[in-house]
Amino acid sequence: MKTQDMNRNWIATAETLSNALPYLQRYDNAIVVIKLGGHAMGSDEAMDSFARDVVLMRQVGVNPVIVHGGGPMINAMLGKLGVQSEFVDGKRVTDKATVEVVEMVLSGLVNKRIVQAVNRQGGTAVGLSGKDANLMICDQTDPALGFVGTPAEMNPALLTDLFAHEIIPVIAPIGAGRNGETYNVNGDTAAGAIAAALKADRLLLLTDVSGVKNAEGSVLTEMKAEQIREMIRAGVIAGGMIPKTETALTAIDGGVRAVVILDGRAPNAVLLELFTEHGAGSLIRAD
Ligand SMILES: Nc1ncnc2c1ncn2[C@@H]1O[C@H](COP(=O)(O)OP(=O)(O)O)[C@@H](O)[C@H]1O
Ligand SMILES: CC(=O)N[C@@H](CCC(=O)OP(=O)(O)O)C(=O)O
Repeated sequence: MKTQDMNRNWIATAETLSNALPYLQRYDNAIVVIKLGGHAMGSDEAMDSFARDVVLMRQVGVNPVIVHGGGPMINAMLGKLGVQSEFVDGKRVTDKATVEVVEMVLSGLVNKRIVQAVNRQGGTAVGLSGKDANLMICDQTDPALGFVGTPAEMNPALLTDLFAHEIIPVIAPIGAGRNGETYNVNGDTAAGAIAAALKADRLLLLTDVSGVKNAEGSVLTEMKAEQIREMIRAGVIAGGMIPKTETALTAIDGGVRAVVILDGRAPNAVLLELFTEHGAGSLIRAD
């Protein structure tokens, strides 16, 4: 690279850092819940890059909370074990044998992969599920779905204690039933319930598309609640995007300031969203 080009690069980098100041101030001590979907968990390099961004957030005074999914990893394990499963409106019909595999994969393999990635970048992550400290007590969503849970009672005090020690919670979306049952909770639903219980400043739903698309396939950068309801009715929002957008609406009703649905595979997606003027994805706020 020519000396002139190198100088230009340095100046641009310094400018980016300097321009980040108002955002760093805005998010100082803010609570940011990040939902990492199974489809957004790519290669080990992408995971390391995500972990690095989260450690940076912690370093500059944000309280990040990671809530993860892992649908594709559950599918892979069910496939190996020869267990079939089907989805109804983005939720897995979960019988007794399936919920055991779901807990094993989410609280074990997926949770520990993320915890280890964060710790390798110099952060201190602790892995939990909704069972720990009664964080997420659930009721059955619908008997037809089996052991699928809807968060009914949240106890987020442990998370606040972890923030005080600069520890990053990494949470698997497994709920505790009132009679000892284990519930499979959609990752987006769990992230929304945790964000609402914490009255989070931001809920970032990371997925594998650049945002919510309209019927023509263009990403909508800002959306209102009524527009989302209409798009679900019309079938423009379908599959896994249904629980995601419904989560955004309930999270906002529950006191979360804003929700962003964005592409978690884009490099440094969360940093761009929080610390630059280049907000990414679809932003959903109260009407
Ligand atoms: N209107 C829409 N805009 C964007 N994606 C949509 C829409 N309707 C359905 N989808 C689908 O939703 C998927 C995201 O949900 P899901 O696969 O459950 O993601 P994750 O595993 O990241 O939680 C997208 O990959 C896309 O196929
Ligand atoms: C009830 C229900 O559907 N639970 C999900 C939990 C994992 C999840 O939500 O994973 P993603 O975020 O990767 O989609 C499931 O069994 O697949």
